[in-house]
Amino acid sequence: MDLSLDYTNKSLKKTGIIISGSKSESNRLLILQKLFPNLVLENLSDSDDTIHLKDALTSESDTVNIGHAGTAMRFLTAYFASKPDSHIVLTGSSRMQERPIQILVNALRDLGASINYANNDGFPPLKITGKTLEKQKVKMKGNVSSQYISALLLIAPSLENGLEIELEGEITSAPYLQMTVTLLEKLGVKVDWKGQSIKVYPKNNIDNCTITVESDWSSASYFYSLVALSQNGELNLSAYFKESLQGDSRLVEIYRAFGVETTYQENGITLKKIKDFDLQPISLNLIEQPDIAQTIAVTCFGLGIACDLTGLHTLKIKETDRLEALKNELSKLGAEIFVTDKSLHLKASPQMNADVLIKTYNDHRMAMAFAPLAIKIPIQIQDAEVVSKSYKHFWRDLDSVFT
Ligand SMILES: O=C(O)C1=C[C@@H](OP(=O)(O)O)[C@@H](O)[C@H](O)C1
Ligand SMILES: C=C(OP(=O)(O)O)C(=O)O
Repeated sequence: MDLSLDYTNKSLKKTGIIISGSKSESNRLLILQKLFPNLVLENLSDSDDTIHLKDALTSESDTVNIGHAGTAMRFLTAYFASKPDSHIVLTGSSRMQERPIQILVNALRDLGASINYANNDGFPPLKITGKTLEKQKVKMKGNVSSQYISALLLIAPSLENGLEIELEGEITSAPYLQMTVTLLEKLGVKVDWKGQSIKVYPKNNIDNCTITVESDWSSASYFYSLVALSQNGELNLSAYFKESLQGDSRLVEIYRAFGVETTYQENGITLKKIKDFDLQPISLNLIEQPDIAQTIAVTCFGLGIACDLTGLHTLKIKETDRLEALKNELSKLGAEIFVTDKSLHLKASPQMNADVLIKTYNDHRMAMAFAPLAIKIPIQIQDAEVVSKSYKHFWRDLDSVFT
């Protein structure tokens, strides 16, 4: 379904949106709930990715298809490989079959797992025969995707002797690792993380425990962009807290530079556009916040300011090659943009082309990142339904903030 958006004659109303729980926290906690069944979870994400993971964990079928859900693919690989009675083929969408998984598979094999590639070496589908993993030390690259490391950390307390992971190279997307470690610690699992080494101690059971998932900060980014592009917009988003496990909460600091002031309320945040804000070109290293790169690039384009975004080497192996996709679609709108395999450079564009059809490449974040431009120019979003991967009610919520 293609969607035509035009909010050029509308203004933002002072209203509130309740965004569903963080996809990253939810996916970790659902795996941990299998290890510790007395864990109670509240405000879980209603995203397709989380539903895929949940369904996979209760599936009785010998083939599990997790669609486009990368985190679910990685976490379930480790989960099934360490569960002695499982015999499963784990597969996903055609894009998932192009997203590398060798680093994780090799680490699991080193620990004693039985995993074979059904089609192409290094990529899903995977044939997994679950086993008791007896080894307790493993080395792996830390500079390709943090998801491989989180996948091992999540099963680590269930291994007889726990697990020590030695990471090689510069650790990428580190806040996601910190999130995994903090959630383990919240459940009483002992973790020692020193530099390139993370050691998790074994744990068989936990005290009764309820965890309420904070709402998703990556989803909030699209509303930050909208407020930044508005004249004098103000919006309330819930449920967000000052102490967040999500690295994308850095939005508060980043969007301050685009004239958006965030204030914390009891159960959420208020975003407010600062009047007559003096905009400057921006340089940001997003190695810790890869998922908001698209939002930020489009905000800068909409504001007519230049940006240099670095630390983006993981973008090429996500739902699509996000650097190429951004270059293609921003160029159609009239941007002067240059990308390398790990950075994006945008010149200040004084004008933008209206009525452009934005391709979304099966990537939810392409659709949502470009949508806020509709406050400036009429725009069309191809295959708008892709948003459900992380944000089921995005279009409804977007429409609800305009008068
Ligand atoms: O662990 C997680 O929940 C995630 C880690 C990040 O991936 P990489 O570590 O591959 O950058 C991020 O992009 C993804 O959306 C979610
Ligand atoms: C990269 C993402 O997800 P995943 O890797 O879990 O598919 C994302 O949500 O932006």
